[in-house]
Amino acid sequence: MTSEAVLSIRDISKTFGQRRALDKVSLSVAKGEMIALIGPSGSGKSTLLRSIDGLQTIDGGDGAIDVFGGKVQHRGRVSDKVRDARIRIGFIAQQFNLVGRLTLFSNVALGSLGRIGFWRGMLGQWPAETKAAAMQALHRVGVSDYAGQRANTLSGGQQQRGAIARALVQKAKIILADEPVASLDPVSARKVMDILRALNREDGLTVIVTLHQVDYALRYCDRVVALKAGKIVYDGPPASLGKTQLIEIYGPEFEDVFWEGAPQ
Ligand SMILES: Nc1ncnc2c1ncn2[C@@H]1O[C@H](COP(=O)(O)OP(=O)(O)OP(=O)(O)O)[C@@H](O)[C@H]1O
Repeated sequence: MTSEAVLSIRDISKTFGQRRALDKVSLSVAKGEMIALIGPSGSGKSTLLRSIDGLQTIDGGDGAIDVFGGKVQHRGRVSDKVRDARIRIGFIAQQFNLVGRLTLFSNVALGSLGRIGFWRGMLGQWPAETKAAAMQALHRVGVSDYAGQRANTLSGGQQQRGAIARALVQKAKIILADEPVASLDPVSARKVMDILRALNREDGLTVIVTLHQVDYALRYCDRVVALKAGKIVYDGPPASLGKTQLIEIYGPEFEDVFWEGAPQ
């Protein structure tokens, strides 16, 4: 792991029954990178992201995942120090994962639970500092007008922005976003991608985002990592991802993974 690497994945595999979801994957991520994780359905993208957060155990063997130099998992076991790593990781899921009956504000304030203690948070006794951080985060992602509205009455795009605000309150240094725009219309999707890009460029957050829309990967990310059948088959800049590589990753129907037109 180099001094500025924030994430190191070494030789990890994951098997479900007979199926190899990840097959000897190694990846080093430097602070401040914005990486698109692409690949066909079932290629292992979610399994990789969930493994980085310690939500999914990897197979035994020598495989290891470190975040900020601390172990997340090794030899098929999640580290007992995983909370130290997890507090620096904001996980954004396709289905937003907000508590529907709580206000947007409370959902965002919940990002502080790891720091202020579970019960205090559950009772809604937010310290002034958390309240200020939650409002600031809601402003940052452009949904502060909806702070008092119940989460389940908000649009998908508003909820997803709330989920990002929650990661900001958590003071996450790495954002793992698992298909964050898959359930959104193109306008809301672009807004969410713009926010992730701004947090990367302006706040120096490291972002890894899985995407089905390859045009978004090309437009928003500096590095593209492609998985196919659990193996990394491309790792490089978007500019070098040409038609030949796309056919290798997705097959001859690669145009289907572009929302707004494939390269010729
Ligand atoms: N809990 C599980 N039990 C059994 N098989 C699983 C489980 N989770 C994932 N898999 C299998 O592992 C493989 C990789 O799945 P994964 O969800 O990581 O792919 P993906 O690239 O994220 O797919 P998609 O783009 O469709 O979300 C698939 O074959 C999937 O069926």
